[in-house]
Amino acid sequence: MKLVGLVGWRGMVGSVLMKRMQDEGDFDHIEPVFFTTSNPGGDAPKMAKNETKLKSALDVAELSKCEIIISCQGGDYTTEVYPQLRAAGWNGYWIDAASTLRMKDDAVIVLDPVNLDVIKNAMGRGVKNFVGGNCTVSCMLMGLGGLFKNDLVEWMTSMTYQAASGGGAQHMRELLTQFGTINSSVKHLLDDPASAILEIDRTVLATQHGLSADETKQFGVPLGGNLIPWIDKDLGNGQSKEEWKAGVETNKILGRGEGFGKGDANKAIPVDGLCVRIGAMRCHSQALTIKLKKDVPLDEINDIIASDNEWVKFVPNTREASIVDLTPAAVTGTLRIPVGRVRKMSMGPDYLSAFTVGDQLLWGAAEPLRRMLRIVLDK
Ligand SMILES: NC(=O)C1=CN([C@@H]2O[C@H](COP(=O)(O)OP(=O)(O)OC[C@H]3O[C@@H](n4cnc5c(N)ncnc54)[C@H](OP(=O)(O)O)[C@@H]3O)[C@@H](O)[C@H]2O)C=CC1
Ligand SMILES: N[C@@H](CC(=O)OP(=O)(O)O)C(=O)O
Repeated sequence: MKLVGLVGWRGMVGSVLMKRMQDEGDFDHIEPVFFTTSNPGGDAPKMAKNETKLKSALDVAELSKCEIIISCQGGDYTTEVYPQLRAAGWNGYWIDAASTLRMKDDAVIVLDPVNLDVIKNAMGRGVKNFVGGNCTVSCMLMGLGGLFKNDLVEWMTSMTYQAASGGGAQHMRELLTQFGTINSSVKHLLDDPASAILEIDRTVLATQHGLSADETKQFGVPLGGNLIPWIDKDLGNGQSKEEWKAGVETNKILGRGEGFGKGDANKAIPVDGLCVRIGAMRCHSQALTIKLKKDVPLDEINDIIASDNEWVKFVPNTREASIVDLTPAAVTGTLRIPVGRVRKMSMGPDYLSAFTVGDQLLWGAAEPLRRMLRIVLDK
């Protein structure tokens, strides 16, 4: 059995990955070695077989013994350790959740239900670095992949509604703490049916403005009862880094754009939009405007979306179905990717709207890595 090093297994993304690997019986096919940055020599989790103690994730010699390493430890770890491993001559498979290596020429962004051909082709060329995509991009392509595969998309805008979990575990805690503080500030008024709603509203606003530095340490401003229209770094050209990823990662996953192929069929598809943080826990949602290359009847479009993969769920464009099935609360903890609100827009018959939701810790982070491990094991 192949020796597989697991780094970052106890973090938020890593824990979701471990659970999925247990659910799918992946540990039956590997000899796992668990690494840590904080507790070398400690006990490995119960999935361990022969190596029952944790090894140092900074020990290049120990890491080099693994044929495959999966890291959910984060970008700083990848930046520090990955080059040392390659410099030491390690030629194993590096499967990573961090964005560090995503856009490198010798790395492929993995989302196999969408780009198995790109992955297989790269493996054939000896590529050994496989990186999970940005959560928003992966969830979008799991839902809309059919339109891209059928080469129907001329351009697309994506307006996102991203959950607190995208920032990490502390951000989720902060959101809930803020909700708690806000609720406490008006509890006495809520308990009194005769209280004035505008007084409640004034108190909520004053509480939001008065949140302590501790209560806004992660987001910098209140997220509870609010939204934040900027995610990730400022690229200095008016675009956030999260918005930039939408275009470059979508095209790299699809194997399109400069450097990926030749001719019109491989031209990059413009994908751009606005990324917004909202007070959801771990599901990212996005509203999409799609300029189609031609006028395709709506029922055909619905079929293309619905039949693309086994996780996409087409939601009829009705009020009832949308408010029940097309929400973070409906999707959290599942691999379902519902796509709904699909209709032709008033701009013309080749303008399509859609709305999709995905669990950003599953399809957005852990699941593509888990599936990539199986692809390597099955090769
Ligand atoms: N959060 C997200 O939505 C996404 C994250 N990613 C990538 O995955 C990386 C990891 O993200 P995430 O899982 O959120 O990070 P976490 O902070 O949850 O975990 C990262 C590491 O922190 C250490 N750690 C310290 N304290 C704790 C604690 N109390 N509980 C658990 N672990 C702790 C662990 O390392 P050790 O065991 O060595 O001490 C752990 O592996 C990100 O940096 C990013 O590159 C990718 C897609 C989405
Ligand atoms: N930036 C994403 C989460 C994330 O980790 O993205 P990336 O893997 O591209 O750095 C968010 O905040 O929702």
